[in-house]
Amino acid sequence: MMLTFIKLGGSLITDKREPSSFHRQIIYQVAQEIAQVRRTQPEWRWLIGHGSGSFGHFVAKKYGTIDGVVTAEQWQGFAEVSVMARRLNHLVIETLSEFRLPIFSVQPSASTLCENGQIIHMQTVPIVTALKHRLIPVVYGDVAVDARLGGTIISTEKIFAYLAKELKPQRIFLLGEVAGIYDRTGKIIEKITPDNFDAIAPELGGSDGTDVTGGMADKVAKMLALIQELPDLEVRIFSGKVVGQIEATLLAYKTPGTLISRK
Ligand SMILES: Nc1ncnc2c1ncn2[C@@H]1O[C@H](COP(=O)(O)OP(=O)(O)OP(=O)(O)O)[C@@H](O)[C@H]1O
Ligand SMILES: C=C(C)CCOP(=O)(O)O
Repeated sequence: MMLTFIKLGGSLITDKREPSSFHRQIIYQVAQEIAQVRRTQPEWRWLIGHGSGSFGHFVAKKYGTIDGVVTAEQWQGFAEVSVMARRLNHLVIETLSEFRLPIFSVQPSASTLCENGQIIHMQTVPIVTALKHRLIPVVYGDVAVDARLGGTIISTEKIFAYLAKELKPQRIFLLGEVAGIYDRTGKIIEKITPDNFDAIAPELGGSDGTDVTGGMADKVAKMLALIQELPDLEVRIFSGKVVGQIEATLLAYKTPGTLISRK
């Protein structure tokens, strides 16, 4: 059974240079394309994640939440980040639901425990049950309690990596504002594998906007580590802005952007 994880990047659904900006139109387009594929492939399963974009990252940066939460002021910041992350989630799920997608919103911070920034536990029974009944769980970049740091930030990629080990999706699509991963001449790199990663690493930077989770460099590092454990997994990074491209890629008519794979 085909299971696809799709991340709607914060760079796609918000403007990471402008606090609390929301690109509703993009969610409409993505929802329409997923709904279309669901009609032709009713057996396929989906898990959607979304980044925090211009909602969580600004506040998280102000309080340095990802590096740990100790003082009362930092815990206040932790709470504020969680509210911002939830606020964007609310906008996303309300918009997706308008297309009658059976959305099941999952708040990652409610059931996740980290240790030194790594997720060591997340409750997955509700997600597995939802998938069994053809619902579409929606997770998002969030705060999390941490046994060593007090609290931290968990990116959507971190959540995907944890869930992928249990749910074994065939594909992870990371949609952003960029067409894929560019080399220094501005050309899209078609494929990144463990063999060519060292040569490509210097091309990978942080985000152009406000960001605390490491931008493109961290995204690629996390996904490369994941495919070492799940060798059949296909990870693709491409633009969510091109009308029709998500649908065409889901149906394998197109192979846009950058593929991250074992070979
Ligand atoms: N070589 C590169 N090719 C393409 N984009 C790059 C590259 N190096 C750095 N970037 C930046 O990384 C960004 C993608 O990382 P970012 O974390 O902002 O994405 P996102 O997942 O959409 O956001 P969020 O973390 O808010 O969900 C791009 O929009 C671009 O600004
Ligand atoms: C900043 C917060 C709250 C989460 C970051 O998750 P990401 O946007 O997926 O990197």
